[in-house]
Amino acid sequence: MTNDPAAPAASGPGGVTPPGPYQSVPSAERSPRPSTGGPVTLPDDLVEAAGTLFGDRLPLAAAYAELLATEGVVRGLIGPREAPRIWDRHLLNCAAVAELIPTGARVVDVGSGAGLPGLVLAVARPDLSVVLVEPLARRTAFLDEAVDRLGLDGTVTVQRGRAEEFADADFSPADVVTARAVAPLDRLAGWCLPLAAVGGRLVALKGNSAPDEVAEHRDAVDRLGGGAPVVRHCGVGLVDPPTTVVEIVREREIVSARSRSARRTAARPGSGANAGRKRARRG
Ligand SMILES: C[S@@+](CC[C@H](N)C(=O)[O-])C[C@H]1O[C@@H](n2cnc3c(N)ncnc32)[C@H](O)[C@@H]1O
Repeated sequence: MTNDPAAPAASGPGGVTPPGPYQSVPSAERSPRPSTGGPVTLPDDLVEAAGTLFGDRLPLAAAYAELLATEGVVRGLIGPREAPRIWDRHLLNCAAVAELIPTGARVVDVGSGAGLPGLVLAVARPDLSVVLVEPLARRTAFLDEAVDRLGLDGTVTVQRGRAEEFADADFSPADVVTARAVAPLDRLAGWCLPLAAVGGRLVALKGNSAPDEVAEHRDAVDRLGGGAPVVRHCGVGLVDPPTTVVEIVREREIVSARSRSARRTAARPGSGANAGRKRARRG
């Protein structure tokens, strides 16, 4: 397991314990052992950052942390070793990115997995409208339940499918597209920029690989209609380490051959992207 929060989390089996009450624990007492799905605690040294990032939504964040550490572990969405570090590696790491998102923005989170960062942003920022895009049925089932249990159905919707399936359909463009640990920057830009409005942005949580990825994929991003990728650090002085992201503005629309063909198909009566999308989501 890497220490880079933007790297994919390992998953594995575990037992279940009903969520316990929200509480903090001295950092010295934090268990280094993998969790088998028990109550999760907010370490003392993270209380201030969590309070700043979540404000009066901290109890809701704690409820989501419990859900990840219990159901998320049991259902293999979060590795058992992640449970003791859910607050720092996952919730705070993701919530720090909220500082880049304008008030009232429409956010599309691509490859949400167990809801990272999309659900965290929805918890921290009730002003946002958030769409979670995730192709795997097991994960969207968890996301649907999490949205329901956290009472976020007014601001969060779950869409099952691959990001590229939504690009050509009647999908409302996003102000910000987020993604963490989903794909290398060139592929990610190809999937995510078409989901953003022109002038909107991709915010990719990339961790330590950010500068190298920018250097490697700058030209590909340009060909995809993106501006120069910028590496930013979020939560400086609040989370340790700060969350490293690559931000790319969608500067222009690139209409691919695939898009042109999908638009022609969609224009024909009784066919089109919606029909295809419904088929793709089934099963
Ligand atoms: C390593 S997981 C990361 C999950 C979450 N973002 C996190 O940080 O914990 C990658 C996720 O991306 C999803 N994914 C892979 N390809 C995708 C695509 N083309 N469109 C949308 N999601 C995709 C996978 O199903 C998986 O849930």
